[in-house]
Amino acid sequence: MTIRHPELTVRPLRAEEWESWYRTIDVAFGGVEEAPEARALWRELTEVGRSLAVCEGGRTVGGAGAFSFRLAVPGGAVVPAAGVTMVGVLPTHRRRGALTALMRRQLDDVRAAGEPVAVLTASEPVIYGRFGYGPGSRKAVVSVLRGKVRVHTPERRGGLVLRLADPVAELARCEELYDRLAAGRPGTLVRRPGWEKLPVLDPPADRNGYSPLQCVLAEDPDGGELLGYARYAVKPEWNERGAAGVVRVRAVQAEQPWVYARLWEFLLDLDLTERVEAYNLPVDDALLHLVSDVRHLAPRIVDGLFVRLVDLPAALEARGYPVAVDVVLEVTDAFCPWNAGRWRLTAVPGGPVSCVRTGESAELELDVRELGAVYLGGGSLAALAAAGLVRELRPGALEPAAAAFRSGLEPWLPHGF
Ligand SMILES: CC(=O)SCCNC(=O)CCNC(=O)[C@H](O)C(C)(C)COP(=O)(O)OP(=O)(O)OC[C@H]1O[C@@H](n2cnc3c(N)ncnc32)[C@H](O)[C@@H]1OP(=O)(O)O
Repeated sequence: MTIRHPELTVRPLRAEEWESWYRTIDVAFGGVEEAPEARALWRELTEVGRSLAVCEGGRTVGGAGAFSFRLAVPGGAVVPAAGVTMVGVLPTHRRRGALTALMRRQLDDVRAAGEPVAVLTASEPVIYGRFGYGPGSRKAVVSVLRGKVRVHTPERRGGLVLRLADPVAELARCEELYDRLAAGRPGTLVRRPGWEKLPVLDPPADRNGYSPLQCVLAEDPDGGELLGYARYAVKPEWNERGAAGVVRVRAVQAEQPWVYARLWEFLLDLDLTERVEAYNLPVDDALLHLVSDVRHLAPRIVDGLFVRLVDLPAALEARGYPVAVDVVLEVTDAFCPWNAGRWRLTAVPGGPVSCVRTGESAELELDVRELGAVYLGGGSLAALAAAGLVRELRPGALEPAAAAFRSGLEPWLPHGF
């Protein structure tokens, strides 16, 4: 767990070092410089006070950052969460324990700050399991052959006007809607000031032939209340059959099912396009149920947010459970041993939750990584048991516990960080 190269040290970043520190992370990711607009935003969002540098002599050779997020969890609560980010070590300094030392320092800092969980999106999922992170949410990637599907529109509940608008000019209204929806979907991050710029970040250098970001608003014809919005870009393409443009969907949000359906109907009905692609939808997104033939979405499931319980009892007490649970868990946690041991979790829906140390016989045995994997209500303890990752020590204990950890909606992270 220590740096295997004595010249390397981990220490907090100093504000004046940001440029060279960030360049080091760029180089760790391959060396391509980000567009200036993206770099400026990440500079603004970096929390220097919680960023770490790996140094050799006076030189930065690696680093890691953390954002102070608030994360929606099952039951509707929002918990403080460290958003681990900008992790990188120069190719000349790898496999000497620098990442391990960064993770050690960072998780100790997160614990001291009182954040019960840490979360991240992984460049490679293989990296973070050893540090106790489990895959807590997933996302669906779809590529729709739009000529092959129809959208079923649920019964309309009123009038609706679709209006094209400037995504930046309409940002505040769209963010209000996003905020209203956030707590209802575990895994969503409540956006702190400054983060609203991320979903409309659109550097010309990153467009790759796509149009500037476009925004369509769904408004109530009487009074103009915003009922939903979609952001997308279009790439015109032509082949021997004619127009074959591609629509890339970045966000679709609406509170009411019929408004959501109408927005997708719009996106799937743009002239001169052949395909509609979305790279990040909830795995239970309504679109999968709205289309006449789901096969023509070619849905693919990939990992989303990785979750690490840093303060196990505080984390488990912060979320809700849809059915009553009373279970004794034997937890292993090699990297954060303060979580290891036997815990009794008791909860009733909508009522108090308690997670305390106990000397009673353990009923389920698992690693903290598996608790991270089910913390947001996705996945299933039963499925993990089938993979041998959860062991049922008392026959009959698994199924009710698995049901208690589930959430109604699948967890989903709407944007990266
Ligand atoms: C949240 C985010 O920011 S994700 C971004 C992560 N960064 C990147 O992918 C950028 C490119 N990669 C890198 O910069 C580095 O290779 C890092 C940060 C992933 C790893 O840094 P290192 O200092 O080499 O890791 P460290 O030496 O501490 O390795 C710890 C263990 O993880 C293993 N490991 C580290 N990286 C990888 C990897 N990419 N694939 C497989 N195993 C890995 C090591 O083999 C080692 O295993 P061991 O304990 O059994 O010997």
